Amino acid sequence: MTTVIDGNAVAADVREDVSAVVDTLTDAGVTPRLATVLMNDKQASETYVSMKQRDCEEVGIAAEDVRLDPDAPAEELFDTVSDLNDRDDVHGILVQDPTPDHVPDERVLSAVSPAKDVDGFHPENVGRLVAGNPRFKPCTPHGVQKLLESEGIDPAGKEVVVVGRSKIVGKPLANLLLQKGEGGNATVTVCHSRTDDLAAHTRRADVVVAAVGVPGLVDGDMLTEGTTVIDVGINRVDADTEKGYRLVGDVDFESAKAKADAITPVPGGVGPMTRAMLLYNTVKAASEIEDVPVDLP
Ligand SMILES: NC(=O)C1=CN([C@@H]2O[C@H](COP(=O)(O)OP(=O)(O)OC[C@H]3O[C@@H](n4cnc5c(N)ncnc54)[C@H](OP(=O)(O)O)[C@@H]3O)[C@@H](O)[C@H]2O)C=CC1
Ligand SMILES: Nc1nc(=O)c2c([nH]1)NC[C@@H]1CN(c3ccc(C(=O)N[C@@H](CCC(=O)O)C(=O)O)cc3)C=[N+]21
Repeated sequence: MTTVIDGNAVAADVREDVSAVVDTLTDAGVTPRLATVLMNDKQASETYVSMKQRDCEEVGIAAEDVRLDPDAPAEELFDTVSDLNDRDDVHGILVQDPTPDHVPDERVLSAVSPAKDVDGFHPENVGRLVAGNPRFKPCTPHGVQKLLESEGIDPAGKEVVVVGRSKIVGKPLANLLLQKGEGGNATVTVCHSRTDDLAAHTRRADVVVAAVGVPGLVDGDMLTEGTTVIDVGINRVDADTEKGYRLVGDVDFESAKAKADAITPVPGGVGPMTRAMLLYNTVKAASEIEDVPVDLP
């Protein structure tokens, strides 16, 4: 029988741990606070940011929802982030990706103070991750690691094939899985659009992680019996449905499930974990900035 990994349930467990940490911080007189900055008018981004705000409320993190006009000059974003960097009551800052084309991505990534960079995208934090001493583990990769752990799947010694090499998912995940220590020690292959014969790689894998943005790219034919399949993809298809869209991953769920030992669904897989690990990073930031020791599993 194939296990369908319940990301909502694992995320709820993480939120419970985070809630306990919030209590410790509150007892010490610290209210952890996250600021999200949204500078685009995409409906998906608006949905995610609203969900992040609601998650914060649920665990007792104060949340601030900053919205900027997508047509505003880039300096408005940088001034906003700079003000948030300077504020003592703000511990975590997230600039929702994507930002408009006239805002240079590299500057966005460097703008957030490394101590408040709960995405883990600042070059200093990326450097620390690669060097093996992460400050913040980026939320989606950390969520994938927790999902594997929740299933009792130890990546150590296993062939893990990550499809996708983005800054936000593929690269940081490959680095996390490669680290010495718990949740790491995997033999990692990173595939991308220039990879020859993707299926030859995925068929060899014990664990396949798809983070591509192409609906159904990885199907059952590309997998060997017994593989663990983690589907990071979130794609909106079927614009003509009542809701206006249907969510699908980068994995063709039914054919992959027929081969897999364990598989994550979309929705209800990695997505909720990304949001849960953001809460985790926010209390970690508050604990470190305010110098209040906490227990973070
Ligand atoms: N669940 C969650 O919490 C999150 C989900 N996502 C979702 O994950 C997916 C990936 O996002 P993100 O990493 O930001 O995407 P990017 O578009 O930044 O990166 C996509 C990667 O996939 C590679 N790729 C594209 N086409 C192919 C192909 N045919 N074969 C092999 N590789 C290919 C690209 O290669 P190349 O580098 O050569 O261009 C690139 O490395 C999206 O669906 C996104 O919505 C993203 C973040 C969080
Ligand atoms: N600075 C920054 N950090 C991010 O972490 C970041 C970002 N920008 N830009 C966009 C991507 C995407 N992302 C998701 C988060 C949660 C769900 C999620 O909760 N998904 C639910 C369903 C969502 C729905 O119903 O639409 C699920 O899969 O079950 C999905 C995707 C974070 N991202």
